[in-house]
Amino acid sequence: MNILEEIAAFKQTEVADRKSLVPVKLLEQSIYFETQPVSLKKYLQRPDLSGIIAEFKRKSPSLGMINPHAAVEKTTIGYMQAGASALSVLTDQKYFGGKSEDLTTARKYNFCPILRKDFIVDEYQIVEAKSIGADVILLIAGILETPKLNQLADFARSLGLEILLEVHDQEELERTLSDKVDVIGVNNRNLKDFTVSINTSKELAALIPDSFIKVSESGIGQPETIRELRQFRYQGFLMGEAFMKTSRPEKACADFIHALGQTAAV
Ligand SMILES: O=C(O)c1ccccc1NCC(=O)[C@H](O)[C@H](O)COP(=O)(O)O
Repeated sequence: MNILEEIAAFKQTEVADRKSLVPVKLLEQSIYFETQPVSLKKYLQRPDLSGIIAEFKRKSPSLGMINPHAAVEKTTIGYMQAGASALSVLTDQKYFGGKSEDLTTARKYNFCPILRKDFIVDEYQIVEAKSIGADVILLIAGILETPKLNQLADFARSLGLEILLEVHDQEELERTLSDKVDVIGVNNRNLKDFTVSINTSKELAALIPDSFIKVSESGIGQPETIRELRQFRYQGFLMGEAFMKTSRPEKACADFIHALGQTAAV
């Protein structure tokens, strides 16, 4: 069993536990059920922003502990002030050290699109995502059969949420690509052995129709890489480690965007 399969199996039991503790009816009472989500698709097309989706992640299976001390409020506000286009907040506790409250905190202080970064296998997690103030959910082709993925995408859309579909190879892309999803993310990290190759994004780029916004995910640490990926028509760049492994992730993000040649928003 690879790490992705292990996480997906764990999520099934975690969701079953949470369903019995917090009924859907209670989640639906959240104030965020009344609010209009902010569009990731639109923000990634804004020329005044960098295209960077800046991630808050404390630890990961590939790196172990990354940054146990970073504060969500300071980091996410700093990311947005630096000129990031959107935020990604890990809410998985066991493997990434996150929690739902991290996203709620980020939501409280930021008006940008926020991705709930988790491993969604059940509609319940989509209701949760909405209830904590997320605008976008991640659906990972590698852990979902195509009919289930389509079902989850339809459900997310019915709640007004956007969908970032994550693929890692041609097979996953071809079987899941549909107008049910808003943005296509190509993960450069092979989750079977954790190797990272930007070539994955480059190779799949031509297979993704221009009607979709393309995001390159993982392993980006140099402005030059983003310049290169833009040549392949990528408009979004999901970055976590490069910022979070420093003592001041928000400063690392500002320095990176400055080096990219983009003026910071403030
Ligand atoms: O990062 C991991 O080790 C990992 C392991 C298993 C499943 C997912 C994993 N990462 C999730 C991500 O997609 C990254 O956090 C995201 O793309 C940012 O990547 P990076 O800039 O390399 O932190």
